Amino acid sequence: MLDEGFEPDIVTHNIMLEGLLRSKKREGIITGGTFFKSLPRRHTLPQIQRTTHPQEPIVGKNTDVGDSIVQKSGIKSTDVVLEIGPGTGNLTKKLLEAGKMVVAIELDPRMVLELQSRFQGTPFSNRLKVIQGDVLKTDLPYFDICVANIPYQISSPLTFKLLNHQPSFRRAIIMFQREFAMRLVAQPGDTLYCRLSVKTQLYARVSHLLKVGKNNFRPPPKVDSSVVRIEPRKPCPQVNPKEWDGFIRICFIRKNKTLGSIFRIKNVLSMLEKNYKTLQALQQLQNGSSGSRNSDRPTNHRTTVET
Ligand SMILES: C[S@@+](CC[C@H](N)C(=O)[O-])C[C@H]1O[C@@H](n2cnc3c(N)ncnc32)[C@H](O)[C@@H]1O
Repeated sequence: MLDEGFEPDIVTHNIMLEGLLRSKKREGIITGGTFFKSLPRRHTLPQIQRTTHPQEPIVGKNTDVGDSIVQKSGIKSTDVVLEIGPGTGNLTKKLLEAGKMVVAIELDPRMVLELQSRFQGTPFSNRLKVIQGDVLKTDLPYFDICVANIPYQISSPLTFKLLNHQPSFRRAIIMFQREFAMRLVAQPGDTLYCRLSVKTQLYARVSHLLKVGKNNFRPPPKVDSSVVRIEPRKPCPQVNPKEWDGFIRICFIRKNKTLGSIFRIKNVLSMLEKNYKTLQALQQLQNGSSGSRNSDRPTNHRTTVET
């Protein structure tokens, strides 16, 4: 299933917190006692002790995954990095080592607290800014590179939020569910080539970087993952997003049909004609109201295009 992801449920949270505990102990920041006292009620000691795989945070037992992500993101020492969903901060630490500044957007307030206390009093503290909130509802700050390991159900809205973001960034490195990733990078003729592929590839160059099997995670999710690189095209193509979206919808209206046969369907033709007339009328109105007679000038109007 495309949108099947895994939210950090109680077990996942426990595992993430335990990962944090171990790394904090290693760093000598806290003792186990203070850590357990500071846990929210949900994460009581017996629950943590019951966890079958206590070792690893959600990004996985394979720390090479984090290293590969950082390495492949090509972060420069002058870069501002946007991290989405930092969790307990294992990846955040690597990002702080590579870049100038990390802005981390995290939904879970308990994770935000853990993250802040993990880096408090370390040389990283003044180079980390943590924003608590839902990334989909947050105004994104300026950034050069985005790194995200997110719940898979927000893959699509997050991708389009990033693609719409201005000023444009250099690169995003994102972990997606494997099938979603393969649809993003699919080329014409591939079985998975779809509206998502066309829409994304209009605005960005997309490439598959890394396969991450489910066994890299504790607990293992039901699906495999992939890391994808998204590089916005510069300059951004000038299209009317609604017209473009309407056109692409028509192109993919019937599975296994050629474009030729789709554009011979009577309903499609009459819909296109109606849309064309609506857009022409709008353009004339707009040109009239701005006093311009140049009807060839591209317009930025918003209209409803039937599909
Ligand atoms: C899969 S975990 C990744 C944790 C960490 N980045 C790692 O690699 O170990 C996803 C994280 O995203 C956070 N998250 C979930 N939905 C979010 C949203 N809409 N906005 C921001 N963060 C979100 C979760 O609270 C969780 O910490």
